[in-house]
Amino acid sequence: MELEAIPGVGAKTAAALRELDDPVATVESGDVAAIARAPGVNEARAARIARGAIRRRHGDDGRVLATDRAREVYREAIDLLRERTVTDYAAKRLETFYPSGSASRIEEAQSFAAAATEQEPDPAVREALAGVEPLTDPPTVRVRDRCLATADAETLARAESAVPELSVETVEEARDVSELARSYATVIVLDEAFAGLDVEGDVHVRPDALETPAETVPERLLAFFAANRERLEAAAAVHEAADLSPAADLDRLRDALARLDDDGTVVGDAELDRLTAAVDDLDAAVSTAESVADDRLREAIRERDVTIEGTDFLSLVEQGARVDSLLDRELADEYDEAIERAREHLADALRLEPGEAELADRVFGGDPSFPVEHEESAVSRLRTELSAARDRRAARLKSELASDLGDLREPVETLVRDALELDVELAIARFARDFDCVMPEVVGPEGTAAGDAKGFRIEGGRSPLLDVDFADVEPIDYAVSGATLLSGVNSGGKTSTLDLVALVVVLAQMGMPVPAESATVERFEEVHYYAKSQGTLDAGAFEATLRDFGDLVEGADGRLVLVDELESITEPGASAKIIAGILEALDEQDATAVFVSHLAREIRDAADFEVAVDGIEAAGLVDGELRVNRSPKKGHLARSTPELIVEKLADDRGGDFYGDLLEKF
Ligand SMILES: Nc1ncnc2c1ncn2[C@@H]1O[C@H](COP(=O)(O)OP(=O)(O)OP(=O)(O)O)[C@@H](O)[C@H]1O
Repeated sequence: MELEAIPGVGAKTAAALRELDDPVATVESGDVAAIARAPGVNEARAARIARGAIRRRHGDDGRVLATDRAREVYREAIDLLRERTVTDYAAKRLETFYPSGSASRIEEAQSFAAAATEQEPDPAVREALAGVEPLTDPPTVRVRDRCLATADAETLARAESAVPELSVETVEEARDVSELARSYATVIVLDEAFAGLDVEGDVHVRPDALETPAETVPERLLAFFAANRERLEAAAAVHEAADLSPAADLDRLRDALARLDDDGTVVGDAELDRLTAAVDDLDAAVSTAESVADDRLREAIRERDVTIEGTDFLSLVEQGARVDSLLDRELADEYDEAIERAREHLADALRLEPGEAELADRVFGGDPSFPVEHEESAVSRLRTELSAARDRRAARLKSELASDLGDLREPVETLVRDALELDVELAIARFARDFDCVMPEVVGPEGTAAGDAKGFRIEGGRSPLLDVDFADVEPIDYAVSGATLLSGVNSGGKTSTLDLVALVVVLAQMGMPVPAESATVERFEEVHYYAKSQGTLDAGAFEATLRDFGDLVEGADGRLVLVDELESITEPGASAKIIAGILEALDEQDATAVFVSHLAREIRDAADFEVAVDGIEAAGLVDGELRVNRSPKKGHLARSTPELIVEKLADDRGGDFYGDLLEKF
């Protein structure tokens, strides 16, 4: 597939997406976080791209949300879902659900949502989810003690891009390699031609080095796992709390992470700790060992009577000869013992192994002296040996750990993704529970066996968008097919009914559960919802609105048109005629339409066809308050609020005036 074939993806975005490992599969996966790894693509854009890919796959031209108010209702629906996520990922991922006109897309989303609603929202899972984020790629670590070498320019370019962590050096012949081996602890030669090379130093000929990065640069994997430690631990905790089967072995993962320090080095190895401490403490230990020997000698000298021959004494006095020469002769045993003590101290303090201790022995034992002096070259040799052993150990541990982690690299991607996807599912599950939702039936225009596919039918619908607590929302039953007027008393719930219908249709076509006891909706191609206009329009705005409706009635099939009090755009007489005309045109088109209006009677009179009128009926006035039956009554022109009040006055007060007035209604 060409990336540019995705709606909304131009040449620039396609170029950015091509930087991803497997651009097409990533875009098709709907994994918003993975798509957002493309340079310059943020998560909101990634969600749009994922949506575009879904639309392309289902041949869906995405026209369902046809007006501002329809788009607003979608936003409100998405917000209700997003509020129930824990992770940013899930919030963004939910944006890939959109009201679709494609049966296959709705079916696909419905099966995801249906499985999601089976999930049990559990506070422990929610808590664990708080730490989960998409895995991050840490910045490239520079490794300075190792290099790659090749004689081939093409291999050099390939190596530089495949292993940016290491320097890549050009070599012509064995001598160049041997020179490199003097500057780098390890040299990896990439050319087969150098096989069998015999040079001093840690030199390997590995033509496959670029294909096995875990071996070549274990630091990369270690840095990746170190940077993602918390996310991985959180994802593991999510799997345990939710009893999900993990894509990666969690014990192995935890064990590997426990061996890894935050800076990507290996911890918890006693031998490495010993060698590191030995190198670090070497100078201090040598100096303490000297003191130990000096103390020992001082004590011995203090306790001994030393006899000096006259010639010695003379030479001491005349030539300023050092007293050290006497040590050898007179205090040889004591001196040896002191040196032995110094050696023992050094070996103990640095916890040296026998081989190393042999080297350490050479630090003391040169010409006798007091105070005792160490042999600097022996210290330096010991330091070199210990450092090399430490580095070898560290490198071995790194590659062992990297090889353990290498097996986990792919599975942890799935582990984290599964945890994040669970958050998406749990948000849908919570939404469904919080609003007592049901999975609606979405039927094609071709109809059901029962033949009632047109329009919508909602039973026990309760809108979560109302300004009252959800617990206090009264359930509504409402079904419409064809063009209908909805009449009713003031504040009876007409606008709220339109909102409910729009929300149920939008959610249903997103493939989501809807807040109702049961619902069947036609799969609409377009949803046109017009909110109540704020007062009478001036001539220009009125003309523009009329043109909107002109376009609307000329359009295609499969439309749901919801209009709230269109009459307020102009004076009542004209409004009634205009609305009647629009309804007529919509009726001819077989569109489903609900027009809320206080002019239902006038519109019906002005229309050339039998307009269906439904009504939200007031059961009456109780203590000055309207008692309303919120479910619209089919085929019923509801009495208006003024009519109800006149009726009440006629009943209460009697007399001709109110009676006559009542008759005018
Ligand atoms: N199903 C319901 N359950 C509980 N309360 C509701 C319900 N429907 C509407 N209401 C309450 O009634 C108020 C008025 O509803 P709404 O604005 O939909 O009425 P309306 O008939 O469109 O009014 P108007 O004729 O003034 O435009 C809402 O703000 C809400 O508080």
